[in-house]
Amino acid sequence: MKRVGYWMSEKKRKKLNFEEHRELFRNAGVELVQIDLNVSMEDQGPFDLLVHKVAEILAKANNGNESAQLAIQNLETYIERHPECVVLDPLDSIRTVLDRYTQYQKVLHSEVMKDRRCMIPTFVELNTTNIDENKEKLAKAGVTFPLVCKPLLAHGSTLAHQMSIIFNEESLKDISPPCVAQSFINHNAILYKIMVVGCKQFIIQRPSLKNLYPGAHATVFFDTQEVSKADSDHPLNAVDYATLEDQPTKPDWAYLDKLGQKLRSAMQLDLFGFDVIIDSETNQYGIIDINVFPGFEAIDSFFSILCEHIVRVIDAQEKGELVNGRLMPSAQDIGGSMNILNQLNQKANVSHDDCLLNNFALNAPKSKTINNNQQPSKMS
Ligand SMILES: Nc1ncnc2c1ncn2[C@@H]1O[C@H](COP(=O)(O)OP(=O)(O)OP(=O)(O)O)[C@@H](O)[C@H]1O
Ligand SMILES: O=P(O)(O)O[C@H]1[C@H](OP(=O)(O)O)[C@@H](OP(=O)(O)O)[C@@H](O)[C@@H](O)[C@@H]1OP(=O)(O)O
Ligand SMILES: [Mg+2]
Ligand SMILES: [Mg+2]
Repeated sequence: MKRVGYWMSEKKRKKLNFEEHRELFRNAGVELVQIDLNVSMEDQGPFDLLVHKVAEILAKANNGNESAQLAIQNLETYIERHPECVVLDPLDSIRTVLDRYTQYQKVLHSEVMKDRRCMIPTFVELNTTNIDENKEKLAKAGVTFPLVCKPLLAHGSTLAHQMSIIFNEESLKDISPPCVAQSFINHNAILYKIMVVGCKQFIIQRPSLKNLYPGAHATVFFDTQEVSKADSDHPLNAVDYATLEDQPTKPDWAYLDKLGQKLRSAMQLDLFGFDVIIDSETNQYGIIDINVFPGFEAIDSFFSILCEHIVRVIDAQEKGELVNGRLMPSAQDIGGSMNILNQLNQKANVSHDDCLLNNFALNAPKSKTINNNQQPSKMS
């Protein structure tokens, strides 16, 4: 029996029904052990692998919270002393993603960006409320109006998801540092969430902010948890798809699949999600957000996939086959392992069945048909 330690907040555990899946893991030869970060990890081990979402504790530790610092120290000491124990995911990778600026910088300087089809909307870090200073920084970086003002902290607090859209220079008084200011890219109100579980990926289509233009409009403040959930019906999303001049661009699923795997190795993450919007003018794929251990419960068979991944990783570790601590995709993983889950707001009368056929299924080798539990269906 392999021992896998896990830690995530109670809220997250409950949402995922983590405990209910012990049996599934046991049947695969894995004992799941819930970790108490306030008790010596050494006393709770040994562990073959650790799986966690400690973003919230890391954020608190960075903020000077002592008990959070001790918890992280406990975890890090164990990891340092046990290089044979695989960690999903490494704390340094999580730290990079925790800060939106370092997150974007890392992607920007990675292999992912060698490809002109994708981009990160222009951004700059702002640390002051001084309007002139901010004006200068925005101009120098080339950030355009409207812009999205995003808290620097990306995870682990409700504050991380409070944003604003600023439409003009006069409204720069609304900048709330520390933040990143990022050019708003029109994308016809559709967002793709790509969820990555090791070598497998799932694409979820979600509602998003409608097209916006610079002008005399007052700043709009919003909570991101209210705009891009499956059932979001925020005024900022209000788009009449039937009359939209510019119909949403159909994504190239195979390209998104490749992007996910490239990002996985660039960010050194196995359990993450990222948000992509398609620029309605240039058709470029804009990466706007990376999330560690996101809402995987959206994937029906998440636990079977996680379990399979964990078993493969432990096996590869024992055989010395991990590359930079990561499992390399096998032939079955490449391309064919996606689920396309249509979760777009019902208002969107857009069918993606045809592009599934054109872009994905026809190109996929026969043995790798789309492994859909939920067949993509027409949205009504
Ligand atoms: N540069 C951009 N251009 C256009 N729309 C954007 C841009 N950045 C963000 N958005 C919109 O704002 C929403 C929230 O942004 P973002 O994903 O960065 O926030 P978040 O709080 O990290 O979200 P999540 O809940 O996915 O972690 C997106 O879902 C999208 O609708
Ligand atoms: O709760 P949800 O299912 O919405 O999951 C969200 C998750 O919250 P959780 O960790 O409490 O589950 C968030 O984590 P924190 O930033 O708050 O750490 C963040 O990762 C969001 O991007 C996820 O939204 P998604 O990207 O999946 O839509
Ligand atoms: Mg997001
Ligand atoms: Mg996010």
